[in-house]
Amino acid sequence: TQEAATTGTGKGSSGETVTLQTYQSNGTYYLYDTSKPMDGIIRTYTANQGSSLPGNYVTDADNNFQSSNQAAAVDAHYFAGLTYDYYYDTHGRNSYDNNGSDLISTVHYGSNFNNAFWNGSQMVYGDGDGSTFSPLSGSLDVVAHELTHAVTDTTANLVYQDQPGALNESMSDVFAVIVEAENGDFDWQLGEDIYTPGTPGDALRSLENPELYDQPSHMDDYYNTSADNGGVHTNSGIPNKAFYYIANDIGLDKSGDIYYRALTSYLTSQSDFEDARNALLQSAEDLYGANSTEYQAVSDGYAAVGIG
Ligand SMILES: Cc1cc(C(=O)NCC(F)(F)F)no1
Ligand SMILES: [Ca+2]
Ligand SMILES: [Zn+2]
Repeated sequence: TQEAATTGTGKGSSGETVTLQTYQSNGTYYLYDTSKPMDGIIRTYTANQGSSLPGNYVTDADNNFQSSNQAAAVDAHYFAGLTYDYYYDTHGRNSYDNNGSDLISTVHYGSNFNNAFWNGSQMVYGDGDGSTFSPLSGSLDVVAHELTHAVTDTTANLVYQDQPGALNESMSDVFAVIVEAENGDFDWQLGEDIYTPGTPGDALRSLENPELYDQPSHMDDYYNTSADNGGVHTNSGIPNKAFYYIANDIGLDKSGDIYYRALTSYLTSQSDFEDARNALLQSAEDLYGANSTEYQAVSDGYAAVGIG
């Protein structure tokens, strides 16, 4: 058989054409990217509206993935590559586990499935119902959000419950904002490109103004509930707002270095919001010193949301 790494093109859900790293075997082209360092391989599949994973490879006959039913896969593949690049280029992390594990994504999961998730081994994206969501891989921040769950699970391993769970969610939103900004698309919103296609300008969450989407942004408004693993997608508004203050103070790059160090060196599975403040302060001290403006920014940001 003849096999080779190839470079193709594809059209994502935004209608833009992107360059894709593909693989050719016996005249068929696969969404299979072998171009990453230390053989980080990115592989993208379709579940064809089923729920068995990973499903079938997404293939094309001429290496130009431009049909409408390929758009979600093009986005998932391309955005996974951008997120891989962020963690490798900025933090020297080789894939989500820093061990070069393959990045596997499956699109067209389920029927009208209004969500995306990391299942412990791979990313999974629904198509949405066309009203609440359009295909969820269509937003770089969503892809970076899900892949950051994998980074969290292989480092701090924050339990997905109550405050550790809200912190887990917040870390995914924080790096989602940073990865989008690194790719020239800075905003404080999460999921704006795929949320309610019929309503421009809204999003799933806002880090600048969590209240816009019914999230608290201060400990006084912590939401005690048993639903949603103790409100992990609600209470994440509090550490999200703290990040907003910190990044506004010292910028996204320094904030990203402080957050990455806290996530990978100090936080553990049961860390709560107070532990996060301490981990971020320690990281800021390690990187910039205890009397630095960066250290002060972390202290101020957490104080502003009622922590510390
Ligand atoms: C409520 C609720 C929100 C989410 C959520 O954030 N999903 C991940 C995303 F990437 F699709 F946004 N899941 O349940
Ligand atoms: Ca966004
Ligand atoms: Zn999440």
